[in-house]
Amino acid sequence: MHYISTRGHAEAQTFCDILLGGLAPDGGLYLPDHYPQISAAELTAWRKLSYAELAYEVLRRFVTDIPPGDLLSIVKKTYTAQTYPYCRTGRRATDITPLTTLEPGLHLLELSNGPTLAFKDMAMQLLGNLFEYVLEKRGETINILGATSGDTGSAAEYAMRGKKGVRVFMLSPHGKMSAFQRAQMYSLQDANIFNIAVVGMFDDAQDIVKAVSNDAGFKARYKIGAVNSINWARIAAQVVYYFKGYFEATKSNDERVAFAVPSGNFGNICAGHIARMMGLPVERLVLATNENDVLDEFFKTGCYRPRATAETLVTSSPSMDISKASNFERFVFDLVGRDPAIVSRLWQAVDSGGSFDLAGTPHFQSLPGYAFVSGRSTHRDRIDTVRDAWQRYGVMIDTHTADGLKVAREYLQPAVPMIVLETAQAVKFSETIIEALGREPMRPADLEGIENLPQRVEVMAADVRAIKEYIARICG
Ligand SMILES: Cc1ncc(COP(=O)(O)O)c(C=O)c1O
Ligand SMILES: N[C@@H](CCOP(=O)(O)O)C(=O)O
Repeated sequence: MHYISTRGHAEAQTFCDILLGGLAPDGGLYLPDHYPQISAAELTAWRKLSYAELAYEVLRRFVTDIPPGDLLSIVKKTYTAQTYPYCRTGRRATDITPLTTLEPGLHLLELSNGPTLAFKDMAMQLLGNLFEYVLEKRGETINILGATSGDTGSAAEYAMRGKKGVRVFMLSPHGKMSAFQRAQMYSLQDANIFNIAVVGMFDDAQDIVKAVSNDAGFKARYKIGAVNSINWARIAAQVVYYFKGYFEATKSNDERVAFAVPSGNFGNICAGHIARMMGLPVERLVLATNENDVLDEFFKTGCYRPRATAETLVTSSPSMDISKASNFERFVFDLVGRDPAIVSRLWQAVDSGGSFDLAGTPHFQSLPGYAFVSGRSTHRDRIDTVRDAWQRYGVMIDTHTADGLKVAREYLQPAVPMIVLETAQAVKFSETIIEALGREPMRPADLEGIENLPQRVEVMAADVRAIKEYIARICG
């Protein structure tokens, strides 16, 4: 399996190279040169597998440059009940991603039982182990530069803390994350973790990551790597739970399902798109945004119009306060028939602060073939949905999952199970949960008082040069 850039001006690479390389040198994102196709017989066999076994089966289609035995060990070491201990609802001891049925035909896929209580742990724990393996084999080190709106940062730091040969520089939007999210990241005192709070929004932080990565000299000199979903390994790992969710919600492979996905950077739902392209029987991919509804606008109108920082709202589902969705480029690559010249042209407009409109083009006419539908949710919807889920089902959901559930309800179809992806646990956003329910969310005992721990963070302007100088100073 080789990986090609969405912009078409980068050499094809193998998995381990793009794992360490992150963004392609031409500014594009890597994608496999083809999507592996899963046969009906394979799908039947996969139904019986544990999460780790399933992860191995999916990942070995994408990771062809790690010996199978080694890949199996890495996956088995990652997907254990011990690594994902924070299950809220009753589950079998071996479940990594339990499915809770809210009512017939409507399910919640719990993806947030890992160390940082968000779905990012599903891929990030694997990345930590993959980095360790590949770096040791090659005798190399890496300096990861990431951007977070609240959850990627802590997931990456928990996955990489104490790892030999790895430093993490994580940019977060100053003052925009919840108190719990800040505490998760900034209370880490590990010598290889560096938190930088950038004055701006997530998009500013992500722009800095891309700008640094696009400086080939700096990237090579300081061995800059990525853990955001611009790194293909993140997406590949996320494909696995679409298969798992499908098997949990259905009895036979003749059934089709829908997934509702709270979306921001388009990484999670991009993994759903890929699972579908591999042959998973997905009827619909329901994309849910909050008030930052750039993606909803695209799927309804064909116009992709990223907003500037000043137009990006701070909401009560803060991890989705994103107006420039990186992975959307991966989907558009497929939508335009994998033509890198078209993608380059479209993103030339986006990268210079503009937009593009596919309405009326054959590309937009082909959109229904990709099964996407979309909707948006507001603070009021979030409060109502959190309250309704608690009162009706006794299930406490977080504000992002609430966005997903709200929009999922708009697209329910008879005989098509709807699986809402639970992307975080409620305790990460307690202020809004208290507003909705008048009570504190449940919190794992060992995370009691995390907000009172001493914090270590550098506040900096959203300035590429200053961030580069900081990295250079630390790396020596
Ligand atoms: C809790 C939560 N929900 C949803 C999202 C959106 O996911 P994606 O950026 O993959 O679209 C994020 C951030 O990415 C998140 O942290
Ligand atoms: N919501 C994310 C934003 C970054 O997304 P990623 O999936 O590209 O890492 C966060 O919580 O940080």
